[in-house]
Amino acid sequence: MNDDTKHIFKLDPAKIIKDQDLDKIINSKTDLIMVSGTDGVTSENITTVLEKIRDRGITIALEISHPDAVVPGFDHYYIPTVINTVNVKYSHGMLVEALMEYHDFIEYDNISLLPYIILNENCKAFTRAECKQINDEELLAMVHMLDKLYKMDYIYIEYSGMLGDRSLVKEAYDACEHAHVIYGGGIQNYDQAKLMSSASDTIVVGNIIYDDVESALTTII
Ligand SMILES: CC(C)=CCC/C(C)=C/CC/C(C)=C/CC/C(C)=C/CC/C(C)=C/CC/C(C)=C/CC/C(C)=C/COP(=O)(O)OP(=O)(O)O
Ligand SMILES: O=P(O)(O)OC[C@@H](O)CO
Ligand SMILES: [Mg+2]
Repeated sequence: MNDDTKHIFKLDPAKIIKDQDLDKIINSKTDLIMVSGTDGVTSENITTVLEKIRDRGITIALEISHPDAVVPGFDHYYIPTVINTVNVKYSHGMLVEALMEYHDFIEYDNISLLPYIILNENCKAFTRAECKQINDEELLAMVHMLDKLYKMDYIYIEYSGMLGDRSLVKEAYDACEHAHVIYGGGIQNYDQAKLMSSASDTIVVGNIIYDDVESALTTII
């Protein structure tokens, strides 16, 4: 992901998509396809998706949401680290466990840490990663910490399943000097894509792919 990555389609390996709809996603002008999900992600269903999207002229990445579901063959790998969790397991605990086992085999050039701040308390990821609700002041403090102290390459502001508060996302975006800000959640059409694109570096579009692929295609602006 770089400054030219304006749009990402997120494919959920646990969900079923018709081949003709998947072809529309692959042949769209999206900048990146990311394979990721919270529930039911397995090496088998990731491999099934990978076989359909690889060597099709589009950059593909895997977001590793389960340590047992890592499949070779992607251009890049993203490891989520959840910042507003109350359980260190989801910020770095699982990662440390995995590194004790895999450090010697990892090509670090192909892996990036993806810090998530999850703001929709009703989404699956919020519950699964044991997140706590944060107020605007805390959000901005977290953004300053990630951007200016940790000097993270990315910050993912996640509203999975609902459209976020654009002015708050913009405030977080404006606060960043270094980090590439990714926004995801609830984008279903051109207007919403335009709105959130002006408050972030990259927008991510997920669920609408499975509900209405034609609407999903309009989110590439
Ligand atoms: C070869 C190679 C790259 C080796 C790497 C080996 C290695 C170092 C592996 C590390 C693996 C690791 C430790 C992974 C775990 C990282 C981690 C903290 C995962 C969090 C697990 C978790 C609680 C996930 C849920 C929350 C989350 C951040 C999900 C990310 C994606 C997301 C938000 C998807 C949206 O969810 P969705 O399923 O679409 O939800 P809806 O149904 O509501 O739409
Ligand atoms: O599924 P939606 O709501 O589009 O969200 C996209 C992405 O941010 C989910 O991780
Ligand atoms: Mg989803």
